[in-house]
Parts: sequence; C-alpha cells; structure tokens
Amino acid sequence: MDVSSCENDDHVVEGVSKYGTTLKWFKVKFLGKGSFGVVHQVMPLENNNKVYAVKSCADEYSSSLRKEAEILKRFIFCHHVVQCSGDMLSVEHGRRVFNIFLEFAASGTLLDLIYNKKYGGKIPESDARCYARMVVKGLLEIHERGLTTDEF
Ligand SMILES: Nc1ncnc2c1ncn2[C@@H]1O[C@H](COP(=O)(O)OP(=O)(O)OP(=O)(O)O)[C@@H](O)[C@H]1O
Repeated sequence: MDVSSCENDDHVVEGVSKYGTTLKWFKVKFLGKGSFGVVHQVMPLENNNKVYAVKSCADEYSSSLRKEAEILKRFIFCHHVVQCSGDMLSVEHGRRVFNIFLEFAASGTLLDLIYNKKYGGKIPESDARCYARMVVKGLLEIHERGLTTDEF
C-alpha cells in the first residue's frame, strides 16, 4: 500500500484504505485529544454534506487505535454506540498516520456536555435521566454482542 503520494497540506488530507480506495478530507476543526489520538471534525472533499470525527495517531503507535476501530466495527447499526465507518492511512508531515472515521457527535462527550454553556457544570435531573438511559442502552448493546473487558 503506497500512501507516500498523499497530499501534505495542514487541512486537506488524502487517505487510502486497506482495499485501495482513496478519500480526501478537509479538517474543519480540532475537537480534542485522548489517550490514543487526536480528534478532528472533518468533511470529505467530494461530499460536503457529510461530517465525521476522525481520530488519528502516528501509524507506528496505532495498535490501541486499531483495536478501538476493530471493536467499534462490531457495533455497526447499534444506535447507542458511536459508529465507526472505516479506517484509512494518510501521510502528514512525512509521517504515516492511522485514522478512524467516527460518527460526529455534535455535543462531544457527556463530560463536554456537562461543562458546556447550556449546563455550566450541572445537568438537571430530567436530562440526566435521559443521558443515563442512553448509556445503559449502549451497555446493553455491547453486552448483547458479547464484548468483554478481556478484549480491551
Ligand atoms: N465522535 C466524536 N464526535 C465529536 N467529538 C468527539 C468524538 N470523539 C471524540 N471527540 C472529542 O475528542 C476528545 C478526545 O476523544 P478521545 O476519544 O480521543 O478521548 P477520550 O475518550 O476523551 O479520552 P480517553 O481516550 O483518554 O479515554 C473528546 O473528549 C471529545 O471532545
């Protein structure tokens, strides 16, 4: 797989999948950083109606992110688990980068939501009940598909 010809612009990235398909995407903004990578809101160049959250890390340190992608792909069509629609390799600043394409959650994580302007650190009980229900439904879907903590 040759990804060395990919574009090297700060905002436009070209990725290639393991099947050889290519996609160019535009980094709209930085969303955050976690233990395994950095996350950007992105838009495919040829489809401006789609928005994804792309989590990326250097390919040589991508084993955890690859595992995350493999686990998420088992939860396709689960409404309460963030959807992963694939992964691609790109080259940025001369380095191979592993990227996973996630369903974009406009409000970010539950923690982001708690501290946003709307809630200012405290979620009212009625809304908290709704979020708790969503978390429990997600957990149920995860258990139904047989994921155990041994696989992490
Ligand atoms: N699918 C998404 N949609 C929108 N924002 C996201 C999405 N995934 C991650 N983010 C943003 O990027 C940040 C980093 O996410 P990431 O999943 O890498 O780490 P985390 O889950 O917050 O922490 P850790 O990896 O340490 O458990 C999040 O805090 C969130 O603000």
